[in-house]
Amino acid sequence: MKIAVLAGDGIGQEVTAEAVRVLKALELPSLELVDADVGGIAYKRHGHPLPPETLGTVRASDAILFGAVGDPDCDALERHLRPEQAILGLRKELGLFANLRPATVFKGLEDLTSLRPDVARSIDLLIVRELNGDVYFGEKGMRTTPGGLREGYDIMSYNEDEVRRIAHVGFRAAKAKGGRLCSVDKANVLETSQLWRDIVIEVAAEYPEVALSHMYVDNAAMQLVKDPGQFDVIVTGNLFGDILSDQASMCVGSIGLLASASLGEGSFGLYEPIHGSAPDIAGQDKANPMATILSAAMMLRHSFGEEAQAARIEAAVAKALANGVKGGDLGGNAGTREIGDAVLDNL
Ligand SMILES: NC(=O)c1ccc[n+]([C@@H]2O[C@H](COP(=O)([O-])OP(=O)(O)OC[C@H]3O[C@@H](n4cnc5c(N)ncnc54)[C@H](O)[C@@H]3O)[C@@H](O)[C@H]2O)c1
Ligand SMILES: CC(C)[C@H](C(=O)O)[C@@H](O)C(=O)O
Ligand SMILES: [Mg+2]
Repeated sequence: MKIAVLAGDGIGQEVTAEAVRVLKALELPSLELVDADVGGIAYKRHGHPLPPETLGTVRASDAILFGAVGDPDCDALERHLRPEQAILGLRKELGLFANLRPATVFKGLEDLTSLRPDVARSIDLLIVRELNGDVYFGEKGMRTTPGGLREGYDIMSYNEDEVRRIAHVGFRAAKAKGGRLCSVDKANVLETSQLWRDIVIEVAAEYPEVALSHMYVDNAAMQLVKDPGQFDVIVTGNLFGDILSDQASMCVGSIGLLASASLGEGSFGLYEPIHGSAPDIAGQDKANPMATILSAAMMLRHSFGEEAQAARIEAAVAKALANGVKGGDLGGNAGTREIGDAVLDNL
């Protein structure tokens, strides 16, 4: 069980430290943790946000525990040197095309979400976000129009194989969870989305037990706050999934609660909170580490088959919350370390 720990920038350092404490407390006999630099901190130390040494460490590991990358000091760098390229590079380089982002309301938080309690209570959804394609990885650049104006462009595309493989992940997830799959696209406007929809319909023939629906992304954003209980699993592209998952986080209370798993074909995976480096609260012991701790639980489940240990971590987080341990993101005053302590106490 060799885990590369890539804490990264800002609160990435703080939240990853708590997840590591929780992993160590489980006393798993084969646990081996190896730290490596990533993001802005890696750029400052090695001249690149994803140095070869880090890629080497990652390739020699069974899974990655990732914090966050992003540093305002680096926002003016050429794009290929910016911290965010590290996480995009890892996802692409390692073929991690399926991003699972579960959103569930923990007991005791029903009154603390951005929704009415009766609406929030119904949420138990999984966003399956495609992670290797879309406008993120198409040709991009700056050019000058014939009229002399600067013009930025980013090409959005998906090929049918890319859609097919993520559709299968979505259908399999829906089969295991509630039976409803909602595919979110923008097929009324985008050719990329038309292909997406056609392929999802094709794949549906292999999953007669799953009830498939389609929704345009603008409506999905609205439905997610109107009636989130209607969703078991949402499958969508890279950009729409990015946006909808941040939105879903506030439907369950805080972005500090949403974990994720990024998976490819085998058992290797990258596990990270969905949030970023939060420069506004970095270094102040204010970040909620629960999303990262829950990501470590997803790692034990998906990469190592340690279901009981994963459930143990999830139960400890649930108990800590039920006992009223809340950070500023949930209207409380518990610090990062204190939240980590509370999870450890409840393991
Ligand atoms: N996967 C990643 O590494 C990742 C994800 C998102 C953003 N980013 C990067 O992070 C930087 C900041 O981006 P942003 O501000 O748009 O998004 P962000 O997720 O870092 O923060 C958004 C807001 O949520 C709060 N927040 C986030 N995580 C929290 C936590 N665990 N506990 C309490 N509050 C929390 C922040 O304080 C901030 O107010 C940027 O450089 C961005 O590119 C990285
Ligand atoms: C930092 C950024 C590249 C990343 C994304 O857009 O995928 C982030 O927002 C996320 O959700 O993991
Ligand atoms: Mg995001």
